[in-house]
Amino acid sequence: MSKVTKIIIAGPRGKMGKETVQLVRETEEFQLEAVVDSKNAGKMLKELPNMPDEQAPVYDDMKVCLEETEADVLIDLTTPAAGKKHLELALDYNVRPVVGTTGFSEEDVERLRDKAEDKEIGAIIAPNFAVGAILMMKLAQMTAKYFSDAEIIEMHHDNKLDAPSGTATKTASLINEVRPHKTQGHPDEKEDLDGARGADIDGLRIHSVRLPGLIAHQEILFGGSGQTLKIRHDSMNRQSFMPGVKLAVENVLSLKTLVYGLENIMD
Ligand SMILES: NC(=O)c1ccc[n+]([C@@H]2O[C@H](COP(=O)([O-])OP(=O)(O)OC[C@H]3O[C@@H](n4cnc5c(N)ncnc54)[C@H](O)[C@@H]3O)[C@@H](O)[C@H]2O)c1
Ligand SMILES: O=C(O)C1=N[C@H](C(=O)O)CCC1
Repeated sequence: MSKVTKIIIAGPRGKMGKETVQLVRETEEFQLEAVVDSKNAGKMLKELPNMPDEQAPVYDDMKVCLEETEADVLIDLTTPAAGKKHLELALDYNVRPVVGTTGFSEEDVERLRDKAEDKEIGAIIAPNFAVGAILMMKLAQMTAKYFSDAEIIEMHHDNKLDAPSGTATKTASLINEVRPHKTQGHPDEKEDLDGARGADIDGLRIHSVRLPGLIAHQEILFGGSGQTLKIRHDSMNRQSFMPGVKLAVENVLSLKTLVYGLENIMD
């Protein structure tokens, strides 16, 4: 019989949290140990409105939850500020973090990787759990070897707190790894209106769109002499992220470092 993985979910009432509670419930080898919410401490998950019939205790303090429960993995789907604190605490308690929460800087990732390696336990930060989005990023990196001029347009729902998206910054760093350093656009261009040319990551421009009706979408536009190429991914619902969440939980158990991006654990 395969071992059961005991899981804490932070943010269970959120859009991603709800889907993830469902994923854990329907996966035989996963067990929901507890949840960490911004309120409702002392209740059981099933007592909260619109939650499934699940006996997991609700905490509103990650430290107390980690002290009082015995979990293998923390899945965090909260906010940039809470996610950073939760990841750090999980490592302190030897619980392996799988973090979908976005808003981590490169410095955050480096610092947390050092900590995971000191503790010799695995951690995963995945700016995008959708397998199609990972392929989009890999294709963009492959394309950038041949088309060094690119701009990223990311489009998300208007409840998103961070901009640019984690996927866009990750895509930009993958592209910048393979193209010669360059500043996008005319060397003498100037913005008559601040922000007109978008955000700048090492010369690569990112444009962030926020609209009701959207979920998570991204295009990378490449331009070459006399031709353009567009790579696009669309998440139509949050179920699109669940196979990636499952893959991350299964893989984090055998890692001894922090992995940033699911492309590093996909064959
Ligand atoms: N990696 C991916 O594939 C992926 C996909 C979708 C969303 N996201 C990211 O996941 C995060 C959550 O997204 P969402 O759309 O579910 O947001 P949401 O606003 O619907 O849910 C966030 C939840 O976190 C809870 N929360 C806030 N602070 C908390 C704290 N300190 N402790 C416990 N719970 C807390 C809120 O009460 C809320 O229920 C965001 O950072 C988003 O960018 C990542
Ligand atoms: O906030 C969201 O919703 C999403 N954020 C991710 C990002 O910042 O890249 C991608 C998936 C959806």
